[in-house]
Amino acid sequence: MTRQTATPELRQWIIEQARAGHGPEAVLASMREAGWQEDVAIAALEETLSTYLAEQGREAELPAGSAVPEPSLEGAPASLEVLGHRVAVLTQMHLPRVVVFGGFLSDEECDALVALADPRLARSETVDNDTGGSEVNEARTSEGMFFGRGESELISRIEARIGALLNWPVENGEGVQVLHYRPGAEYKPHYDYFDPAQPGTPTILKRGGQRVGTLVMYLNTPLRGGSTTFPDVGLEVAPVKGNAVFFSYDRAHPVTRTLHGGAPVLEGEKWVATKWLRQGRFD
Ligand SMILES: O=C(O)CCC(=O)C(=O)O
Ligand SMILES: [Fe+2]
Repeated sequence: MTRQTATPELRQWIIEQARAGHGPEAVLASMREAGWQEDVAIAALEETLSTYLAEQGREAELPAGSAVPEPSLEGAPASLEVLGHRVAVLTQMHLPRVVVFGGFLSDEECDALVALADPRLARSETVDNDTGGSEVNEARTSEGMFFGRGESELISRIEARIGALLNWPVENGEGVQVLHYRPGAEYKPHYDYFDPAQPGTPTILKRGGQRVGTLVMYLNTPLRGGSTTFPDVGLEVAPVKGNAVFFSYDRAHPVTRTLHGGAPVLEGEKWVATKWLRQGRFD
């Protein structure tokens, strides 16, 4: 008698039987009646069901996915006209969801943001996950400040452009943050969403819900270093003045593969403006 091997069709049939509520005994009996050798049938049953249940379990443990900002890239346009400003679509990736834009800000807009932010800089603080307040963080050796949403014509114009490009309400955005990295400064890999396991997170989420998207705008071009890196997928986005990298995360979970950081600046300085987008109104 020749040895049988389980086929993909057999595995599919086993999963269908399990879904229909038939117990393993009944499924095994049917397989034997259909002419499958008992040991092959048992091995196929065990292997198929354990894989299937593990996958189901992983799905079940995941938080539900949320709507996310997303540019209109149907038809693969080379560039988009956004409120009278032409933005190039340079690179995109689907998991993590990343899109790199060229010419999102003009040189004048970049220079104006740096000039306005410079006198207002302080050592960067990140949200304290325990209290929901803010704290100085060793992982982020840059200096930073926040502009109030809509605080000037320039800020409003940029915020309106972000909203139109990413199809997301301006009211759901946090204020634009400017970060300044000197040589050697970096922002170690992190997720931008708030960690659901941290005690301070429920307090943070009362105002606007989770972060679901980030746009990092490059305000200058460092001489060397300072890429925005996505270590899970080996992606490095070069910081080029006026360009911007967008990424979204539909749940506060590493399956989004949105771990990212600012690589150390090796020569020169790096200035970025970051816009974080929330699920709901951030008032
Ligand atoms: O500086 C960068 O390239 C990344 C900045 C960043 O991750 C952030 O502002 O959340
Ligand atoms: Fe970040």
